Amino acid sequence: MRLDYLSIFPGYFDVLGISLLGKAAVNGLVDVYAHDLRDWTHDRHRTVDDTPCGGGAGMVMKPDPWGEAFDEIIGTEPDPSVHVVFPSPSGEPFTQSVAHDLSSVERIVFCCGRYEGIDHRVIDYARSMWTVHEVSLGDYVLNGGEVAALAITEAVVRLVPGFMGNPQSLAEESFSAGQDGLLEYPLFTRPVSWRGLDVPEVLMSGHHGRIAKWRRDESIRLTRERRPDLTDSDVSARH
Ligand SMILES: N#Cc1c(-c2ccc3ccn(Cc4ccncc4)c3c2)n[nH]c1N
Repeated sequence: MRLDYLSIFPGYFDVLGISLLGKAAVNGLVDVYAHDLRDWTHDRHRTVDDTPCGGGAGMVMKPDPWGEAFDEIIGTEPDPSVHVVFPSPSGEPFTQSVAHDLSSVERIVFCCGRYEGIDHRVIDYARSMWTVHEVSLGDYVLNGGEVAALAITEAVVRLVPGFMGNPQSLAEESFSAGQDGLLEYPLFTRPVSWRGLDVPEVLMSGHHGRIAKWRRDESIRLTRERRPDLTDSDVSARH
């Protein structure tokens, strides 16, 4: 998997050389390339923004540098196998399902906007050439797309076959298909007693059936308490 990042702050992506992602890069599972959008400007100030047409506050990112960067980094021929991700506060929710879909893709280009956003024609052009995902991390405001691109990267790459040492752990996580869309149950490890707090006895019983039931019940309880939006009527009935 090749990952490209287009940003006026490419240094954000230096962190991708650390930890598991760094290991994946070493193992050849992922190749990471960060690009400074200003390298595709031609004025003395390396200008990437301008005032919004129609007025309004803030600045908008000019289309020209993006187009020239696309030409050099991706190419000038349409290729739907290339997935271009635009993090955006007005994007569709980024979910585990989207992460799973992207984990089988060979090439992802992250376009990290700043200011008030990117000239919409850039997104329209990208849609005419590649497979585009305009996604939002959640209902809160960031200053740009870089942090979102890092979060999306981690969510996607950890699902790439061969990345996680123990793929079984993926199946039991919150939001994984194996969890029926439920939140993950509470986790415990040794010591059994810690500052007056004990591990639930059932988890020390060695009775796998009771342990599985306790974990399921806890997942249902937590999901109903914290994320009623994740439990539809059918799921509630089953639970
Ligand atoms: N994904 C995602 C996001 C962003 C986000 C993403 C890209 C850009 C580019 C520029 N900005 C700043 C901005 C622009 C317009 N309105 C408010 C803030 C961004 C925010 N904010 N919150 C999320 N969940």
